[in-house]
Amino acid sequence: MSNNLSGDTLRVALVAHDQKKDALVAWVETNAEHLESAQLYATGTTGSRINDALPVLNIHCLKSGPLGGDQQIGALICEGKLDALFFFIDPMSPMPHDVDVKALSRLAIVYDLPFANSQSTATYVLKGLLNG
Ligand SMILES: O=C(CO)COP(=O)(O)O
Repeated sequence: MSNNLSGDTLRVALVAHDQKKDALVAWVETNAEHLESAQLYATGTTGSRINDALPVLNIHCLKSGPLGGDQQIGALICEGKLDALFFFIDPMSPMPHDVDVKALSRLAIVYDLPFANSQSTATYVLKGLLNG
């Protein structure tokens, strides 16, 4: 099931930096039954990795993060079109688009969007969403 208790379809964005993509794909596989009828968005490379592993999820892929995908997700947040952001950030590697990463993180905070950066937090956030 991917609806919350009030029956609304969950709208979720999935993003991972390269060193965290395996972890996000594994987390999505573990939670696929909860995500399969959610409305899913992802940045380009993250989305194609998830699509390869789980084509059934029907993810809407945006641009790759460094090419504007992070900003597209930020726009969805501003427009009230997301219920959560699962963004597995790599804390060990410098990013050429660090400003976009910061901007996306900032908007998630500004709009008080449930925002998970690692597997354990993602699991708690998803449980919270499902339980309304
Ligand atoms: O860079 C990203 C987030 O900052 C993710 O982008 P990709 O999913 O295209 O790799």
